Amino acid sequence: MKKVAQFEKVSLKQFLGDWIDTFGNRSDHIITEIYKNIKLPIRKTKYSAGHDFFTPCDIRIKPGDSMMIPTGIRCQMNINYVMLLFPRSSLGIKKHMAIANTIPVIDADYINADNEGHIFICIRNYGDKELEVKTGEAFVQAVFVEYGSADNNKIDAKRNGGIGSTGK
Ligand SMILES: O=c1ccn([C@H]2C[C@H](O)[C@@H](COP(=O)(O)OP(=O)(O)OP(=O)(O)O)O2)c(=O)[nH]1
Repeated sequence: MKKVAQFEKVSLKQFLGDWIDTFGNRSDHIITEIYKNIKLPIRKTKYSAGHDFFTPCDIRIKPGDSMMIPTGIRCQMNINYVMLLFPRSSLGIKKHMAIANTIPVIDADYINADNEGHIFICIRNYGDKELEVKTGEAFVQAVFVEYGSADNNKIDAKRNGGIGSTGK
């Protein structure tokens, strides 16, 4: 199978900053342990399309609420490829887990953003019971898709910020 991308961890410094921004102040020691235990996304079988992302922390979300997860992961992608994120089917079907922004689009040039291309995933509980996913459990899957353009490639702006930055 053609290799089109490479996952890696963001730096510990980036992870510490993003974790504190998301969840508030915690001890550096605890966040460093979370960082050390982060596993890179992998496919389960020879022909699986989805690379499973594992949650770095316990997820507990009340019905109707959402939780932003800093994954600690970034991805180098070949140009002309995009990463799309989907919920792990079993969690969607059995536990009513959804991704808040439906199908996140992770651009190949996001790696150049000033947050090191740190991938965040916002999980939403659309069921009527508390949603629980344990640390280290596969929760989302990434699929790489080749894409083209409809604009004669005349755009040469470069991405340098995180989510929502190009509209600023
Ligand atoms: O759930 C998401 C969605 C996006 N991103 C990152 C990767 C993506 O390349 C970048 C921008 O995402 P998108 O273009 O979908 O967001 P936007 O709101 O249109 O922001 P922008 O103005 O930065 O394009 O943010 C995430 O980490 N998680």
